[in-house]
Amino acid sequence: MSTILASLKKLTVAYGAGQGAYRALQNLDLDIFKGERLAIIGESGSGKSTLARALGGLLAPEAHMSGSIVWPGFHGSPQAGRDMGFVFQDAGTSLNPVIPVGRQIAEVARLHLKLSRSKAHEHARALLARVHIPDPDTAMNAFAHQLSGGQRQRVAIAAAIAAKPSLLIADEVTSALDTIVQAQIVSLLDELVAAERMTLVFITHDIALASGFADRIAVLHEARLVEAGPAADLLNAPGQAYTARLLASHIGLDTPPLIAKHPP
Ligand SMILES: Nc1ncnc2c1ncn2[C@@H]1O[C@H](COP(=O)(O)OP(=O)(O)OP(=O)(O)O)[C@@H](O)[C@H]1O
Repeated sequence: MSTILASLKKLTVAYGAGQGAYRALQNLDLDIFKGERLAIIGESGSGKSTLARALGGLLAPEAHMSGSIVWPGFHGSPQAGRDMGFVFQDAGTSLNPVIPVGRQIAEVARLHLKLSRSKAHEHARALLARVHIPDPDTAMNAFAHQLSGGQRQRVAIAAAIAAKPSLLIADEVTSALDTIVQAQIVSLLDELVAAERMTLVFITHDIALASGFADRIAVLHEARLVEAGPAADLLNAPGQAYTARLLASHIGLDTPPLIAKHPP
């Protein structure tokens, strides 16, 4: 039986208070299973990033959350950065422009894994190699602006997994990249979650991208969960008219996935 990592019950998040409050998530019930690749798909404004931030305890101060998130897969609540890694759409916003990228990755390892300076440096270098950055020694001293968009996203992924988190949350990580680089980044995430036995929550508005490698898909629409289920079932026989419309508008049944499904 699958182990539940996180269980969301009647999760509601509203921005602002009183009459003007805007509900970005409403009564969301969802379980996240240990080791799965869960894609959260939905149109812009459906509440995907709000869900990611709620999971990480990173909601804006003006957000009011009700309902619950319990973490049977952790002893106590997981700590963002240590137990949960985050990668966002724009690596430029998560990477510091004036600190070499190697040092930024090493700092995460020093903070959370309590490594010495030299061990953290070694760990960062190994991570750059792990995310297939060419010439990791040179890349250690590079600044974010000296890297391509795809390489920056690889560095952001290296930083996100530096503390060996068991959950990785990837929020629209490929939206700013061209199609070929998108496929490479998705393929890298796929490889890493398998090798490191992480759970992946992959947030995207692109159902074609999700269809290639997600084990399960959850569909959000206007702050509500429309349906969630195994990717193959949901793609082949959507249970809700909205999912069917979303599928019809994004991919034909003969559209090949960007990457091959990982073997079981
Ligand atoms: N800090 C905030 N204050 C007020 N409203 C917010 C805030 N953050 C998000 N919202 C609103 O909540 C709704 C959901 O936003 P959210 O970013 O979660 O959606 P999304 O599905 O991730 O969209 P996108 O794909 O465009 O990022 C949107 O209408 C957005 O404008």
